[in-house]
Parts: sequence; structure tokens; C-alpha cells
Amino acid sequence: MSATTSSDPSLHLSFAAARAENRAALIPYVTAGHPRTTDTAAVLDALAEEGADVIELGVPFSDPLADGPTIQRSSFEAIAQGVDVRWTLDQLADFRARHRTSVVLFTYLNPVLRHGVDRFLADAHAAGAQGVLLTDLPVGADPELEGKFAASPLDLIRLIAPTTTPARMREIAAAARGFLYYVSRTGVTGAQVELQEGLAAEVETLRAATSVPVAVGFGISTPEQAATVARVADGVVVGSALVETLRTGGVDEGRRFVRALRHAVDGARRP
Ligand SMILES: O=P(O)(O)OC[C@@H](O)[C@@H](O)c1c[nH]c2ccccc12
Repeated sequence: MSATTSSDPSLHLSFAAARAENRAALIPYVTAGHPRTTDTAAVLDALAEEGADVIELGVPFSDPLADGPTIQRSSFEAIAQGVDVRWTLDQLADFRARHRTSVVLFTYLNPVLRHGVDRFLADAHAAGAQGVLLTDLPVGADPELEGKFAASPLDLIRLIAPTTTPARMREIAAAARGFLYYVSRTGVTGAQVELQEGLAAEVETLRAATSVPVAVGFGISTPEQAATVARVADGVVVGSALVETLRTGGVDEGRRFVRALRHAVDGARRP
């Protein structure tokens, strides 16, 4: 395992750099191996080159319960091409040799357990990941497993939903590392048209409860929506809309979409 130095990428530094420029961090999500395994290196390069602050890289899983149709489909197509934890980490290591953009691995508990938790933590760190988001590991659900993450250099990213009670919210906010992910609406991932009313107030409440930045995701599909969220949150996550653009338009269209998101988020500077 490589030793961590102060010049290594970190989620803290990525958000601090965005904050210093008075802008929100842009966090695109892509599924590893999608649309084609041969696209992944170019997709990741395009995200970094177009100014992603943090990349959320999905390790496809066969039962993606939290995902809507677009990301489910991308996961099934990637799995059909043989994509797994090992392959994804190899792609990440390859990317890390070229770019310093922070990377959060997104997956479910099952692929991590299959790979072996200790081995996953060591391999993900060695490949150059800064964080891990496991949608089916709620705070306090498995203290032993969570302890292993806490002892590792990787930040375990926690999710908060509009349905999370205030008491539970404080618990999660206190346990947060790297950043807090506020799910801006109930349901599964996927592009939608209207953003939840009252988002600004929800994000303010969260920011007051935690020492880490608050990123918002779920249903942000256009540059205009990204700009709206960028005015109130520390980070903006865009998944399904980008995955769909990559599927229909390939890497070039995906790159143009991220450029448009970046431009919109930069134009939404906060007071
Ligand atoms: O796809 P959307 O609606 O843009 O939402 C972000 C999202 O895809 C990404 O963060 C993500 C992918 N799968 C998830 C599962 C749970 C929480 C978050 C995610």
C-alpha cells in the first residue's frame, strides 16, 4: 500500500479548492465499463479535463436497488462485459497515473464483501481512491465494518434523504467524512424535471449540523438545474443524465455535457 502524503488528492482538498474559488464542486457519476469497457479511460480523462472536482465511479452490481432505470441498465451492460471490482480498480490506477482528480467509488455492500473488506480497502487505496459510497450501509448498521473504514485512509460517504428524521440526521452528520451526500428527493436515481422545493433550507440545516461539505444529488439533469443547486450546496452530483448522454452520444457528447455543467455551476457563484 502506498503511503499517504499531504500532496495526495483528498476530498477535503477538492472541496476546499472549489470553496476558495467561491463555487460549488462538480461531481459527475459514471458507471465503470459503460458504455463500453474500451471507453472508460477516455471517459474518466474527459471528466478530469472538463473540470470535475470529484468523480463518482460506479462499480456495477447485479441488484442495484437504489438505482433508477438508466444506471441499472448501465450496470447490467458493464457486468455483461465482465466489469467487476478488480477491473474497476485497475482502470482507476491507470487514471491516477494521469490525473489527480479525487475519486469516490460507488457500489453496494455485496461486491465489497465478495472482494473481502480488508482487501477492498487496501486495493481501493492503492488504486488511488479517496472515498467510498455504499448505499446499503447505513450509519451504525455494522460497527465492525464501519470501524474498518474509519481506520482506513478512505472516507466513507454518508447519505441523507428528505425523509431522514432530525435526530437521525444529527447522528449521520456527526459520523460524516469527506462530504455528506444529500439525496434531494425520495426514490431511486434518475433524471427528473422539477427540483424539490425547500432544498436551500434543507441544505442549510445540514450544513449547520456537520463539519464536512454538503453535496446534493438525485434528479439533476440539466446545466440549469445544476446551477440552481450550486447556489445552495457545496457540491452538485449528476449521474443518470450523464450516463444517458454517454450511452446515446458517446464520449464526445459526454464531454460536452460535463463542460456545460461546469460552465453553469461556475456561473452560479454564491454570495
Ligand atoms: O442519477 P442521478 O439522479 O443524477 O443521481 C446521482 C447518482 O446517480 C449517483 O450519485 C448514484 C448512483 N447510484 C447511486 C445510489 C445511491 C445514491 C447515489 C447514487
